[in-house]
Amino acid sequence: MNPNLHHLVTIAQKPERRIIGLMSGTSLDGLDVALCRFMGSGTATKVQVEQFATVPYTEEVKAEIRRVFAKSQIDFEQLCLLNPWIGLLHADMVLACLRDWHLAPAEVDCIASHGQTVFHAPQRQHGRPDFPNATLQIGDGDHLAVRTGILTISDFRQKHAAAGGEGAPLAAYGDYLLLSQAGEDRILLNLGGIANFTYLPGSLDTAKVFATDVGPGNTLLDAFTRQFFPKQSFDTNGDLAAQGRVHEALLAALLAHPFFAADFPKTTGPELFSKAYVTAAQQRAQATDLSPFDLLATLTQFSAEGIIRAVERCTVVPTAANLGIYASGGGTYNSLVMNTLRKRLPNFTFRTTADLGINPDAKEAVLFATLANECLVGNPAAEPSQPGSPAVSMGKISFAF
Ligand SMILES: Nc1ncnc2c1ncn2[C@@H]1O[C@H](COP(=O)(O)OP(=O)(O)OP(=O)(O)O)[C@@H](O)[C@H]1O
Ligand SMILES: CC(=O)N[C@H]1[C@@H]2OC[C@@H](O2)[C@@H](O)[C@@H]1O[C@H](C)C(=O)O
Repeated sequence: MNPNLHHLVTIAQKPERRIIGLMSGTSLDGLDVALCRFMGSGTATKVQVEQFATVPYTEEVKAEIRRVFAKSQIDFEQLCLLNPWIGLLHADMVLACLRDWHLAPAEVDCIASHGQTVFHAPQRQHGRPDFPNATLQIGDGDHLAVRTGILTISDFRQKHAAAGGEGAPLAAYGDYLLLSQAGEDRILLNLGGIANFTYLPGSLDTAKVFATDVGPGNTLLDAFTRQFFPKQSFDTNGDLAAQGRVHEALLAALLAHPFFAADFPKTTGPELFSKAYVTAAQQRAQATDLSPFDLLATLTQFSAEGIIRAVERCTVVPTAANLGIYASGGGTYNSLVMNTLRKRLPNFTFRTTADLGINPDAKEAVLFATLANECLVGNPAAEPSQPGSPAVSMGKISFAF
């Protein structure tokens, strides 16, 4: 037998596994690195997050990725070069974390790498009937594996798309396995560049579990903050937006897109919710001369409104008193967004995933570590499919040698 296969079987048969989950999301703020210890699989999964760090991207790294990020027309050579370059960059970031944590690569069983999404094109968005749902994450897994010496599982989204999904959100899998609670209906709300949530019924009825994107989270706020206040990469705490007033006609124009009326589950990205989208809405609403503060106030309300409408529209979500919304992602630090949500959704108790034992900044990295654990030890045939979440193993295995 190829010794690599033997190594793979050995890892899969261990009573406990150390898996490093890696996530670099649409905000391009950095790489989230979560060192997790797993026992069991499926609904018997137990995870302990031993270490967590966000390794920030330098401005140079952000600029290199932005040359292709969410763009329909790009320099193809740049894309080709970025694929291994990001794999090596992430590998070096993992090795630096391991040094900080006083661990040797040999003490880690596996890396679970999401990669960098550079384009997301569900069919609803690309509109070409002969082409399937498509999504592209780069940062090659073989480069990660060879540079670190650690077996790497990567490129999780393709199997989801191949099995009929849109390649996202994958949060439903980890949320269901790790965070469901009998007797409590839960919404796991992720406020990243794009906002998405998972609904977990207290009945544990998997036919009702689903995850969906709901619209922009921070992506537009970040883009316009950078444009108007070049020294800032985001609107800290929502302080800039808090100085402005919401332009109601622009807000209505922003919310007019059919994405908001489409059925759940659905996905989107910065390809749609871009600066060009906002500019076109400003023209329709005759709001082209707004102050930066008023524009940020309106965009912040737009993000909150997309979430509020989705939660309210979601017919399977009861408005019972035992319904908790557990937030995660960088947007939880935006008090303006969070206060708006609390005010407009008074029937819901707001907490963060910290109350469930998972650092809100680490949640997505832990999700990909969980998917890798399932790829190694899980049995997809034993897991029930959920709406939009086919029961499949996800991820591609890269041997280190
Ligand atoms: N103190 C803060 N105040 C306001 N916003 C903040 C703060 N800290 C972080 N953020 C926001 O959170 C973003 C990063 O969030 P996060 O890392 O969850 O996104 P992501 O994982 O890249 O996105 P996605 O989940 O869509 O892939 C920043 O770009 C910023 O907009
Ligand atoms: C294509 C892609 O990278 N989608 C991300 C993005 O960021 C948030 C939202 O849009 C979500 O659908 C997804 O990530 C999370 C981790 C998911 O798949 O659940």
